[in-house]
Amino acid sequence: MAGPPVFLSARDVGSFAYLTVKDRLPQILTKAIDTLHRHKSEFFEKHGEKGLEAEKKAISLLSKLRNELQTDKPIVPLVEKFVDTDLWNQYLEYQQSLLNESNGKPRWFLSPWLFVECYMYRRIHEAIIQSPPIDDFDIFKELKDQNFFESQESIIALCTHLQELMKTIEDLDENQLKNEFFKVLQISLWGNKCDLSLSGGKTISQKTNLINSLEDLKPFILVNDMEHLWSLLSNCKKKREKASITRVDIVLDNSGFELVTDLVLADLLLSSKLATEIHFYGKMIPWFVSDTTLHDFNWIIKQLKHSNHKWVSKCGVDWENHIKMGRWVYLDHMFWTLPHEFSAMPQVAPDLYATLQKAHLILFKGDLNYRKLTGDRRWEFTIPFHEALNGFHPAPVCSIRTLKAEVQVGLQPGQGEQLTASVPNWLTIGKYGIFQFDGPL
Ligand SMILES: O=P(O)(O)OC[C@H]1O[C@](O)(CO)[C@@H](O)[C@@H]1O
Ligand SMILES: [Mn+2]
Repeated sequence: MAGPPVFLSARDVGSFAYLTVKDRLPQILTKAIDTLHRHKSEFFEKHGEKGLEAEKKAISLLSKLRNELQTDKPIVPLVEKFVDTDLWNQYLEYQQSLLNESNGKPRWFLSPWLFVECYMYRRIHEAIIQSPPIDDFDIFKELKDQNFFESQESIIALCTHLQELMKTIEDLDENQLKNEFFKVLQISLWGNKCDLSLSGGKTISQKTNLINSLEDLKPFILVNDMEHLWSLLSNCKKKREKASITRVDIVLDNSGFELVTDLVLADLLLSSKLATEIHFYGKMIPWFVSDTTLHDFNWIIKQLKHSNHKWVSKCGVDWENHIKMGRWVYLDHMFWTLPHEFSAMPQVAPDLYATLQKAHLILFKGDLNYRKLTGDRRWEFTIPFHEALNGFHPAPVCSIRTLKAEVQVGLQPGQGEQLTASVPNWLTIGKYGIFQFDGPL
């Protein structure tokens, strides 16, 4: 049997991977440098001269990184001790071993895109932790917060919708509940349009009320396994004994508006009793500009709680309560910010794999998670999702993702080709979405 296809890479001139490495990543680095500049006086106020020195150091490390990238220098090992440093350096050696025959070195425009893109964010983190006392500075924080503030209207609409629904949720019949479940699923899908790395760090917020647009957006859902999710969870609910649990795990993606949509989904899962417990997984370090860290998670819930709007604030209060009561659990693990595809999880992070195996369903939000699920390879569009997962089957999984990278599997014969003919950049513009499920029902 033939092995999996090759990784996407910037070596393919003109590909989306190439354009990302050539244009988008340097742009993100430039923005990061600019952010440090703009916080100069804040660092001074907080730490005095030492803060200024640290700012200079972090800037020079990031400028060096940008230069390495733009001149396609070899990827160098990480130097600063951190929990995942050894794993990163081992992975670099592994990438090196793949090139040994050709005597080459892993490089930005040669190595797998997934690897070099993750590596850039890990090096940004290294630059920060090498620059105490500003070593806990989240360089992307203000962008994430801005996205949240600019999406206020949509957030109000969403929280109001949820709280109105709560009033009658006990009285809904099966069909009505399914309908509501599908609505919040779609809201969470389209919430994934709002990531900030695709836009090179320019803010994209949700300004319109998504709930009113769901019908218009339906034709853009290319794979729609929502029915599978419903069957699985409604069966769990029917068969569940009094004391037993149904756990849904959500592997989070972006903070800001998208996170609110995910929390709305998580709340509906609990209040409809489709699930009894939710585990969230976020990132241990700032990642791909807008990804959620523990700090973002807590910050957003606090912001909602203190909102002047009664339904928004009610959401914040309820969600804090879910956390207090242990119905919602936030977990982070360094695996999510390693460069490995998910099929490597049993070897690299067996503890995390074992944790995921206890879930009844795992929802993977966003594009980067999809790239890691499928190994970020040049799969044919019609290859079954199950096959592209390459042995990663901890529990039933579902990817909820808008398309922002040139990888898509599990399409109908001809579907990909038709899309290419009508919308040449359909894979990368975030306009199309999927609910792609794999697992026994
Ligand atoms: O936040 P998401 O949905 O994972 O999207 C991030 C995506 O944006 C990009 O960073 C654009 O380069 C993709 O590499 C990545 O897959
Ligand atoms: Mn993201």
